[in-house]
Amino acid sequence: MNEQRISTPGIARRNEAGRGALAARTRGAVHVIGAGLLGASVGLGLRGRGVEVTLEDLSPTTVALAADYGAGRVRAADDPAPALVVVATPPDVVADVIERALATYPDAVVTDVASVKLAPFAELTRRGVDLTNYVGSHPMAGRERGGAIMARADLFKARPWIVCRDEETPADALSLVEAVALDLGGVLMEMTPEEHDRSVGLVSHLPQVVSSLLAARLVPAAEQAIGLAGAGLRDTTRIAESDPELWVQILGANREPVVEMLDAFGADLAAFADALRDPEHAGAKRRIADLLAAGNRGVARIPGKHGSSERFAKINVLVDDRPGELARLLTELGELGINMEDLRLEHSPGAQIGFAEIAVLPEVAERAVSDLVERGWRTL
Ligand SMILES: NC(=O)c1ccc[n+]([C@@H]2O[C@H](COP(=O)([O-])OP(=O)(O)OC[C@H]3O[C@@H](n4cnc5c(N)ncnc54)[C@H](O)[C@@H]3O)[C@@H](O)[C@H]2O)c1
Ligand SMILES: O=C(O)C(=O)C[C@]1(C(=O)O)C=C[C@@H](O)C=C1
Repeated sequence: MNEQRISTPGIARRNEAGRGALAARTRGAVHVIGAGLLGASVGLGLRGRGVEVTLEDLSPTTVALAADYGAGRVRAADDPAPALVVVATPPDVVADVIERALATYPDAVVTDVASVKLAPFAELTRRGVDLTNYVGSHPMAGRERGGAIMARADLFKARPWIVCRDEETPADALSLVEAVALDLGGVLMEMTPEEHDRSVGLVSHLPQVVSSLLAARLVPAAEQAIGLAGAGLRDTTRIAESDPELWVQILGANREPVVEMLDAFGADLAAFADALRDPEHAGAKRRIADLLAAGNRGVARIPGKHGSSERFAKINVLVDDRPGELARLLTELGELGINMEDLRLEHSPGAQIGFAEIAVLPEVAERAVSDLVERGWRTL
């Protein structure tokens, strides 16, 4: 497998997330197996670029829904073979589906979008499958809920899209997978499966466990306490809504790095609790402050949250606490042709006003503010 190559200059040149509509780079038809959240989002995005997309799913309802939403058409038995197959099934069947796709379409390139890369690769290698035409990948984009109805054409926009290849990967196979990632607005990165799994263990799998366990503390809590919940709790528990079945698979397939990180996290929690137990003990306050300050340094490193690496600009709009006001704001943004990349609402119980923090591409932020002000909205 290759050395880690994250955003090499060549890749940086090819990363064009956020640019305007371009002709599709993807050449030939794409067949998506697994038409849920990821598969249907790939289909929607590629259809939007004029790429021919066919769909397949174990569930006839899911595939019909994905087709109805515009993610492609259901594959017919006499359709010509696709140029690329995208496997977007749950991780525990991904190796089986990749093996079948490679056998069914021997001239096609096959990729997958599973959240773990090493386990399927190791399983396919163990089975002796010829992996020349296989290029594993993983878009770092998703939602708490799966299913075709949750799909979004812009799901992958400006998000990292990791590609795992080795020295034997043919250049044209690699460039086809990269073309799809770029057409969907992804930001290409290359990693080995080992590097990928360790990295996502830290930035995706550990946060999932922490968020879920934190939210689980709320189950026995008194209604009165829950009623006070604000943005802090919402920020730290959003992903606790994720599908347990999918995450049992992801965590099980990446257990080694995740268990190691959970052990280290558990030690941090214990150290914190020890210091807090006796804050008057010499050095205890400093230990507490040091751990909190380390959190400040960690959060500052997250791309798109703070500082110069910010991907999106944030605009803050005051929203009166009246029924329909937020819907009116979102409708007007649509009318102004401003694409909302993210939305965060701040609202205190009892207050007559809240504010919406809207993330937009930096190049449209100034126009968004002036157009909204012109329409009578108050921005901060
Ligand atoms: N959900 C996320 O946030 C996210 C983000 C990035 C990557 N992924 C990865 O994407 C993949 C799909 O996740 P999702 O969230 O779209 O799940 P999903 O449940 O929305 O969709 C998966 C679909 O695969 C279908 N399926 C299952 N077995 C199949 C088979 N053998 N043949 C054909 N279809 C089959 C299911 O019927 C379902 O419609 C997973 O491997 C996951 O790790 C998920
Ligand atoms: O935004 C979310 O809902 C996600 O959790 C997406 C997320 C992530 O952790 O970043 C979750 C799992 C996937 O493998 C990739 C992306």
